[in-house]
Amino acid sequence: MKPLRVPDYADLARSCLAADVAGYLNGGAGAEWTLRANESAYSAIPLRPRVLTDVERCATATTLLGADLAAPIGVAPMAYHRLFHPDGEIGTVRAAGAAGALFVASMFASTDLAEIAAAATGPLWLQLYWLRDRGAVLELVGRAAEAGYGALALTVDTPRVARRYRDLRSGFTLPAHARAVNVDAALMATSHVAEAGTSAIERHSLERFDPRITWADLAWLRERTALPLVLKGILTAEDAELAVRHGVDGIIVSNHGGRQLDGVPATIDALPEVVDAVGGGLPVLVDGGVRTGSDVLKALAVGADTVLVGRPVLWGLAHAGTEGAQDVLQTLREELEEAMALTGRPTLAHLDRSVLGTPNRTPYHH
Ligand SMILES: Cc1cc2nc3c(=O)[nH]c(=O)nc-3n(C[C@H](O)[C@H](O)[C@H](O)COP(=O)(O)O)c2cc1C
Ligand SMILES: CCCCC(=O)C(=O)O
Repeated sequence: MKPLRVPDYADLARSCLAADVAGYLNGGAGAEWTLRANESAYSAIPLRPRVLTDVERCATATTLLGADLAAPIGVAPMAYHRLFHPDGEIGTVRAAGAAGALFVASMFASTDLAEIAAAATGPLWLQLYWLRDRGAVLELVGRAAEAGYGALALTVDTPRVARRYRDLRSGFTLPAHARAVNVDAALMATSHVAEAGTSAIERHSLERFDPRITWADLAWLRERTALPLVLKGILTAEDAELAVRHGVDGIIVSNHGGRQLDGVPATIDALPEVVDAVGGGLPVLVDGGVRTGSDVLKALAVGADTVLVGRPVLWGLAHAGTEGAQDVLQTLREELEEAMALTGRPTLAHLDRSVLGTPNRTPYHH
């Protein structure tokens, strides 16, 4: 069967990946309640279409931190794309460029940062985890600036990698062909060491991630780079206000795709309080559970400026390399354009909360 919808790629990816790799990709933390909530909360929101509004041309193009995008869609930072297909990050960054989407490279990308930048034809950001070894982080930031990355996204929901039971059961360990080549090999070594009944990436995070950082430490990073700083993993109005007060340049509302604290709300449900707290002063992005163009439209209607997509891009990559990842991004853009036409909202400025009905809650079932 030729894949047409994004979920078609989920099935195809599952059938071509080893069980432990598919478990790492698709799994979440704890009971995976938040993982399920991310998708089901979108499905629960009905749309309120308006008619007779001239929708011959529906314009999806936008800008984000000064960069042009064909649509308010981007690729969420995800580690180790070479785990899923030999095209790796070169495949996904080319796909993003061809689709006019933002690409956020992970600090744990399995391809050299400068090579990713050389293959990019659109806006490019770098995601960071704050390691105990600050020098290593700083060195990476310097190389990102030199290679032309446009912003840094500091992930703040991961003082350590959460217990992900699929990975514990499989004893998930990174194979030699998927290495975080942008970080000193000595700092990454334990993520390649197998120990039955444990997750190597969880053990590695306990060893290398710095859980002591606080809001006060952001100044240390800001003083050392001119790149805009975006915080990824904000879920409350309180933290959104603190982020604004600390002068960050953007916020990504994220629960890490249900891979970190299990029990937090679906991101589409956390988005309103963050958008309201920020009040339009800086861009608010959101990720988690976006599988259709209507999901993108719903997030924009709540007030997100751009929507990031995670697993679907890797499903496309796993099934058909660059082409599969590109098709996923293109499909989401086309479905967004259609959703704008059929809800009678021909511009992004028309996408406000009047598009959204009252959610039909049998809340977060399964
Ligand atoms: C395989 C995989 C690896 C990930 N690696 C990272 C990472 O290196 N840094 C990060 O901030 N988030 C990482 N994430 C989380 C994503 O950036 C994003 O928040 C999440 O995937 C969005 O949910 P979705 O997959 O439902 O679209 C990862 C997610 C997956 C599925
Ligand atoms: C640091 C762990 C690897 C990347 C990640 O964030 C994830 O798998 O969710």
